[in-house]
Amino acid sequence: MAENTPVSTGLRGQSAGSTALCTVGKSGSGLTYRGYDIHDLAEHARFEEVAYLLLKGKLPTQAELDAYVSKLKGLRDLPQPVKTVLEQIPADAHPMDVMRTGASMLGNLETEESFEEQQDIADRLVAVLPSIICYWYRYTHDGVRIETQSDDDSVGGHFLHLLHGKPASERHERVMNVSLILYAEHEFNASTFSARVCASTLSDIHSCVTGAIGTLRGPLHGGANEAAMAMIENWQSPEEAEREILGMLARKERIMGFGHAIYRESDPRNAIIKRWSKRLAEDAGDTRLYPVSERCEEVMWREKKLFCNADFFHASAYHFMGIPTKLFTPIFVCSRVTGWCAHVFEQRAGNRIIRPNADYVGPEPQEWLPIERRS
Ligand SMILES: CC(=O)SCCNC(=O)CCNC(=O)[C@H](O)C(C)(C)COP(=O)(O)OP(=O)(O)OC[C@H]1O[C@@H](n2cnc3c(N)ncnc32)[C@H](O)[C@@H]1OP(=O)(O)O
Ligand SMILES: O=C([O-])CC(=O)C(=O)O
Repeated sequence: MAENTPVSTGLRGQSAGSTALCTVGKSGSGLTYRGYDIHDLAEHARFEEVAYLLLKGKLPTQAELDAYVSKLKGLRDLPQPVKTVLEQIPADAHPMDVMRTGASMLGNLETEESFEEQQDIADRLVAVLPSIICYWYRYTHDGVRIETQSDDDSVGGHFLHLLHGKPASERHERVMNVSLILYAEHEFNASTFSARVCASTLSDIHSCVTGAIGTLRGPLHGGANEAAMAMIENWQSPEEAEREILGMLARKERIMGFGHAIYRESDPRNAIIKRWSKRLAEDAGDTRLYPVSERCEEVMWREKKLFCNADFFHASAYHFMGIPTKLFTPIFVCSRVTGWCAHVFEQRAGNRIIRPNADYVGPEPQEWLPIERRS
């Protein structure tokens, strides 16, 4: 009987479809959204503009952007049944499970009845996901039922305001803006692919997003930013970081926040968030976390030619803004929901159900064995 251990190739190097939304790892910057370079977007755009670009297909005019920002601001409030559900979730739950439940509950209340509603539902999700996580966090950790309707213009400012109970500084709002832009879209990454698989069955958009949240949760994908933080916060000095990293490599452990399935030499998002992390470290008078992070980067490149991906310096940047580690990956959701929804639209527009083949490596055909003869 020929039976092999199934080996996963992770579909690496194979095209699984086409997209007009994003290029990853192509020559030039390596990352573009609808043809716009990530460096230009992070430098000049606001996240709401990028959301518009991804979801509506072009950069907005000033009038269109103003209308979009004001639409998003009007969609931040949570229906009472969502608040009731969030209040039942324990404080020690994983915040990504909270996001998943929040998105799913919303789908019960604001069900997508027809694909003509897809744009409005995507806008609602962009507006409401920060409210979902902050409402749960503040209720379960601080014992307060917060107002989820804020007057902040930006999604990032709204998130920080709800989390800290006061408006964010200009610098912090700017960093959140950059971070949300960097995380917004990344071609056929695992969570987006999962949203597209779900969309290909002609399912509703809340199901696509809920599935994508579950996929992003894992430490090999979005969960790496909080795993990186959990690692670096233990180290008191660059020397200790170097010793520990060398030990982990010797034990063949994975170092979270390093490496990438597509990029081979660098992740273009890293240099951008690293610069912001350095500025935040200076503002905070940090002499530990940033130097520790830099040393990890040096050692990983020297020893393994592995580079920081988007997640690694996000850890210190978020930490310097007073964001609890467990909320790092939910912020990724608040951003990537734009990319997920844009991919759902694209999948629906040219749909065929996604159903690949598998190479069978199991037993040859066998004779049926009655239960009393089995050992
Ligand atoms: C926003 C994002 O989602 S970015 C990704 C976030 N994820 C992480 O940071 C988790 C840590 N990184 C990883 O686990 C991987 O680099 C992934 C999952 C991102 C990519 O996985 P793959 O495409 O399978 O990696 P790849 O084929 O390049 O790996 C090659 C080798 O490098 C090793 N390697 C890759 N990343 C790491 C790492 N972070 N630490 C240690 N070794 C690593 C692999 O173990 C593999 O070694 P092997 O051939 O001896 O088994
Ligand atoms: O593209 C990937 O595989 C993972 C990634 O960096 C992302 O989703 O931002």
